[in-house]
Amino acid sequence: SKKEKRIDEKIDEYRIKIKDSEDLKLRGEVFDTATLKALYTFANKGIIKAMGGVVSTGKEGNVFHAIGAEDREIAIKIYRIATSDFRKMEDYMLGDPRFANIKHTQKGIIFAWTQKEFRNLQRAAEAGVRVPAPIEADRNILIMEFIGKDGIPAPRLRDVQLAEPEHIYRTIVSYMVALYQEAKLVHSDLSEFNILLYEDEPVIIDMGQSVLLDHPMSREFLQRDVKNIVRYFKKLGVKCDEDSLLTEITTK
Ligand SMILES: N#C/C(=C\c1ccncc1)C(=O)NCc1ccccc1
Repeated sequence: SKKEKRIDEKIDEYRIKIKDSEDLKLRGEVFDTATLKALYTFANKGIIKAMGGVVSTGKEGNVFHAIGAEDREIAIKIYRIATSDFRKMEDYMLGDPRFANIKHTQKGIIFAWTQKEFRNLQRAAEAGVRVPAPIEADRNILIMEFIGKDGIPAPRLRDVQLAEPEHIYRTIVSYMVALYQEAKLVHSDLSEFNILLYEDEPVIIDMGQSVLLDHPMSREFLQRDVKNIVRYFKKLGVKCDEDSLLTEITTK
């Protein structure tokens, strides 16, 4: 059909771009040799069929569009090893039994962080929270469902005009309740920056910093998430307040 044709064209277009590592370097991407090797391993396993361009850049790294198995659009998040924030990342892993004996080197922290984001996405999805479905993680590379269409990522909440703010608010609240009560997680960086609007529904992203309820700072992180969400929706005329939202999330 037309759609398949477009995907095939995309794959050919991308493949022309990366027939070998020289091309990726030519594109001035932040790939060190080991990351490149990991990407080619994913390609040989058919997990990545063709790499696309950058759809999002953070100080911690880049997110690329790509075509994966069954010609599905995927997102490839690659954390920069040399990121300056790896000390801050350590604070989020404090007291998390899942990361008790990691190497406290920059690379060790980044690799553990990538695994943490993958597992947090799995837990969130299992609890019924709409997140990009996690696919694979290796070293500093996280592969997940692409939230968008034909290489165009869905916009962040902060960049859209909501038709029904009340409905979006209620949906996000239901996800915060499920994260806390089912997944036993606090997002810890929730705001209009980390919620995409796709097909008129919210999708929560960026769960690398999410912590388990028994993390020493989980209550403060939850209060900050609640504050961000109430601030944003109050401005849109939604009736909401921090205390009621905090109670709704934490009460069984
Ligand atoms: N996940 C994710 C993101 C987008 C995305 C879009 C479409 N589908 C899936 C994910 C994203 O921009 N995260 C911010 C970020 C954090 C760290 C490094 C780079 C970028």
